[in-house]
Amino acid sequence: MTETTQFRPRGVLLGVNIDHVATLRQARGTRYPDPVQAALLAEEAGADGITVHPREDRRHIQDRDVHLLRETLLTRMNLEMAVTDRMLAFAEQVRPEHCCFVPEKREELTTEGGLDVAGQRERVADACRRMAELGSEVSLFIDPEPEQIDAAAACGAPAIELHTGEYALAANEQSRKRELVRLSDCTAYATSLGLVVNGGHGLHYHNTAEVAAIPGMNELNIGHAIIARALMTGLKESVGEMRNLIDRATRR
Ligand SMILES: CC(=O)[C@@H](O)[C@H](O)COP(=O)(O)O
Ligand SMILES: NCC(=O)COP(=O)(O)O
Repeated sequence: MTETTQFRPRGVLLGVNIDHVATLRQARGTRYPDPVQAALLAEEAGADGITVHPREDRRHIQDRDVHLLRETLLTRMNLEMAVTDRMLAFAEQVRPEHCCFVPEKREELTTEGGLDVAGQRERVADACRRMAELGSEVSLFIDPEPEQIDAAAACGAPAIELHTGEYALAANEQSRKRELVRLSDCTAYATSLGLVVNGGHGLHYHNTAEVAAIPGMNELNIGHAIIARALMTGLKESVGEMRNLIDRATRR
């Protein structure tokens, strides 16, 4: 574990999820764009940690990425993973500073709901123990529901990550506000039980500020919107570079 692990330097921490860089690479089977390079840039820009989610089908992040990140990250790794023997054995090799147990369905486009901790307490408690023995801080990615929070505390997890997907996808202002209150109430409840509360999924440039302002929120993990925005903010420069390259090559 690095000396930076327990260092919580400012209000709400930002974990940058770089899975979506790997999605672009895997779509073509190229060597670029490299999520490891993206992680280092994210750290330079102020990320407090890097999140990766090697899915069972390895549709984006590959084992190679995780091992290289382990060697190169200067902040900390948050390894999101399904609660399976295979992933636990992988995590034991990697020894991430943080790991977050998430539900996983092979056919889903993205993580659809939180982990049902209440429905599988023993299994989750065992997995929490295994990771705690490595010195890895465990969080459980759960829906904002008191029953799941109670179960997370009972499993001995020191932290939870509240799934913000319902909030992010709210169809109208009324349901968005309702979801925000739910997140806020659940953060207050979980912190009252001594849990560290993180949040993430579907957060973007128009909906993050209110979640960040929830009292007691420790960290937000954000990926898709950041990588999507990087595409737009960097496009002019990358087209310009290609324009110059062609102009130089064809100058008569
Ligand atoms: C658990 C979670 O919210 C993230 O891991 C997110 O799911 C990453 O993106 P994908 O769902 O595209 O794998
Ligand atoms: N745990 C949530 C996460 O890592 C990022 O999710 P998203 O911003 O890519 O939807």
